[in-house]
Amino acid sequence: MSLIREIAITPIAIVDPPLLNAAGLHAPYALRTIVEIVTDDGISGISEIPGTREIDLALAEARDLLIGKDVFQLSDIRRTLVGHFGHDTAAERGVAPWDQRKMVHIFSAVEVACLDIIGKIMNRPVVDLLGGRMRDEVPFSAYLFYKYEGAGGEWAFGTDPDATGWAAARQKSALNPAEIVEQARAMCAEFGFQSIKLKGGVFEPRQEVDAILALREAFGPDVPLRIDPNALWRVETAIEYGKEMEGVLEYLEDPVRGQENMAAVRKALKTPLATNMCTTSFEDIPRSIELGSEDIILSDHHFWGGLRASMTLSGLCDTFGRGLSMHSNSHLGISLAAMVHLGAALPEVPYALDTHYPWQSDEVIVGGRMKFENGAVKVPDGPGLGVELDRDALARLHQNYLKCGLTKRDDLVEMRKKVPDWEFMLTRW
Ligand SMILES: O=C([O-])C(=O)C[C@H](O)[C@@H](O)C(=O)[O-]
Ligand SMILES: [Mg+2]
Repeated sequence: MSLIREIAITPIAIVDPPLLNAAGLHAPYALRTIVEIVTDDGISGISEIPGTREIDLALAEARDLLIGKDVFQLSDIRRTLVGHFGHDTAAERGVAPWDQRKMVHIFSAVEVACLDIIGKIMNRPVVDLLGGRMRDEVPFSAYLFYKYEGAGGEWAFGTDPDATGWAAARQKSALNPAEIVEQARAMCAEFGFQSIKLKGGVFEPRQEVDAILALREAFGPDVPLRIDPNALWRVETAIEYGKEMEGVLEYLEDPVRGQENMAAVRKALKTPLATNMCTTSFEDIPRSIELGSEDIILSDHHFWGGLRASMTLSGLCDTFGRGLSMHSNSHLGISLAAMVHLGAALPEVPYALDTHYPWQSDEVIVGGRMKFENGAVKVPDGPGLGVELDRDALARLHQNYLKCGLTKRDDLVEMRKKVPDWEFMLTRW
């Protein structure tokens, strides 16, 4: 037995550039919450989740229920949390590209930190607790964004004149196909990515499809391409442009909103469809199978309730003929390490996983930023997650949180600072 003695919940704010998406614009800081669990025998485990004040408060409430629990009893821990907070409902996910449910985040935070501890006790990496290592390194995809010129944080919309290399390239604007190709070249040169995703839903589809065609021209047919308009297209729009990109895309991600609309597009196209918006929880699976709404589910351990739940999802995908890959959000190395352990344990990784990591410059782990080689990240050495908290960095990033005044992600509010009459739309084109 190894009993939970303390749970520290630290909200942090990390520098994030002005990236554009269907919901609006990234704020100069993205919020994350770092959770550290310490056991009665003094072993510490860590995790990272998207930060919102509401979830931080719920985590603090959960803390009282979890002190004294054995870190190995994850099912009991989950039952206790569900007993207190209830199951999330599909509606609580919200309509934004990201997920706003409470329980999945809380359990993910607790589970990953407990697995980190269990790994340390057993002297085994987390991947070995998920079924074992199927690969030593996990491939990631370049994740391109339309963006305004500028860096994030204190530079907000300004540029750091001393930046060099990718840090300088990352500051450039990307508002048309030529600038997107330039961004892709710089990102792939730095990280060695061999697949490319473009975050769409920003400009009218013609411009975004032209960006995909320009990427194909620049990188050739051997570099798989994806576009994700975050459900802003109508069914007819998705079919028209989907047909134009047939043979060019590896998959088309969430062109339209909802399982019914996705199923209608899927019937009309040969290109596989992927989602992190219409099939986003276990309760969505029956309808997904009934309708045939997508080919690939983009899992995310923060949104599906942890690493073991993501392994369960992988089994379901296998049973029902779905591919599985991974979604991301602005994040640091603790989340990346967890994603890599999960990616290494999955039976198959047919598609390079998403990561926002190249857009971030901060880090909260000892040793600084994690390394990519040929677009892949090696499973960290050492027991548990294999990464340790840098307490000075944590304190600094917590100060950022206190100073920046943000308490949740709101891309619409940020966008209105640039475009005052900006409106969120469920469907735009
Ligand atoms: O694949 C996705 O939908 C995402 O990566 C969602 C993110 O919230 C993305 O839109 C972002 O970072 O702006
Ligand atoms: Mg997506």
